[in-house]
Amino acid sequence: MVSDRRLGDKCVFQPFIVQRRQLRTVSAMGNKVFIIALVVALVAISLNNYLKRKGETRYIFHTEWYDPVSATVNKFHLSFFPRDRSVEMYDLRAQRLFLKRIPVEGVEERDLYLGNTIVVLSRQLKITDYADAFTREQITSKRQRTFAMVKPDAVHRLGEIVDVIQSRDFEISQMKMVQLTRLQAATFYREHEGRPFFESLLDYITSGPVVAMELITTNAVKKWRATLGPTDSQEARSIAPESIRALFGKDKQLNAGHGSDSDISAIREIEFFFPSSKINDDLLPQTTAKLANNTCGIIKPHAVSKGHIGSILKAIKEEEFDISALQIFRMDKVQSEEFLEVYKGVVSEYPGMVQQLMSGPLVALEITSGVHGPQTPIKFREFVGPADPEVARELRPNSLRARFGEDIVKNAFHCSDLPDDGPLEVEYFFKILQ
Ligand SMILES: Nc1ncnc2c1ncn2[C@@H]1O[C@H](COP(=O)(O)OP(=O)(O)OP(=O)(O)O)[C@@H](O)[C@H]1O
Repeated sequence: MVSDRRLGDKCVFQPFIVQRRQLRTVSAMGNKVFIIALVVALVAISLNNYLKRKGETRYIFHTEWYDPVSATVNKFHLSFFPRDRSVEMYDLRAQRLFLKRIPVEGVEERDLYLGNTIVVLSRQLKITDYADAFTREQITSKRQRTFAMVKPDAVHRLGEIVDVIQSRDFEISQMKMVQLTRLQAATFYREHEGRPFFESLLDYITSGPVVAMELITTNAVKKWRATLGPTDSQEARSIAPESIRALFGKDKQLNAGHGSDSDISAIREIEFFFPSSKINDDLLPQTTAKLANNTCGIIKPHAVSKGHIGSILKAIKEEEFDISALQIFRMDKVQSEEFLEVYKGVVSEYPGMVQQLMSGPLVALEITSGVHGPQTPIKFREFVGPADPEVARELRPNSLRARFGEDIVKNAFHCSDLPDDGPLEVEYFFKILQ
């Protein structure tokens, strides 16, 4: 039976078996081809990645992280890869890799400059230096600093001027509203001493608050001078009609803005208004904060990085609130927790709120009366809108949060809850953190 079947098999199934063998051979060959193709593809991909990585840009910085738990400063080399915005960290003390290369949300190439603080995995890292010549050369050529000042005649148009600044790709890394004394003005403008307009220049520049700024962009000094336009606003209107002096200046003296004329003056002027170490003398321009009859507002970091500063300042002015003090701050975790302490255990978003506040530069504002008199804190709170931007868009579509908020944490603007909180919060920024 068996042999019959074999015989039978041979006879009956021979073509089928041959066909199957052929198919097997073909399929085996197919498998081999497939495996070879797969190996070739994988090799090509890795080679491509290797070549890409080999030639890819990598910036390296010295950074410091203050660990509040152990009260120690930890030093890292931080590498940033612009191709995929990933980050790698090397612990300099332990001499080992601390963080393997991973993409990090919220860190952009434009955040990488000396003195700035970036947040990587909830750690605030201060950039203290460039770690190699390539990074120094690349970053400094792309990110030059200059000093800009909005003069007293144009401070009431600050929102519009900031809009121009942001729309022309300047980053505002520092900003402070100050009242200059005559001594400070004379020191700042000392190269004009003896010129016929010197005394009237001092009268003008001390006649009200000015807003000092550090701007960063490619060729910042030259670009900001071009954005300002010629000294004489009348001339600016005829030859540079889109310039700041053409748009906001009056004449040769009341010309809306100032800009450093060289790299060297930029460094001197930035240091004059934003000293790198704490000084406490007559030459340090002081904040204009009144510290009374006020309420506090904060343009949150996400709204700052989205370029909303100008629009928010304009909106506040359109509602006839006065901005009597303004300053950019960078808060660390301890400060953010301290400032938001009253929300701890009260709102579930507290941890997110702390993270948001410490995630980048914020603009703190002191808001005073305007036309609203003693009702200012309440009216201002209404104008800021409900905490959740979705609700705000339904109930108060004109409010700041409806217009600029993204979600309940990234809701664009913080405002004092109760009239009694206002002066305390203003004091926190404009007295304690000064
Ligand atoms: N002839 C003048 N009469 C009155 N004020 C003048 C005159 N020339 C200059 N000023 C004032 O002094 C400021 C400094 O003069 P400067 O010549 O340095 O002009 P600038 O470099 O265009 O301006 P800034 O230094 O403020 O950016 C001018 O911005 C202007 O406010």
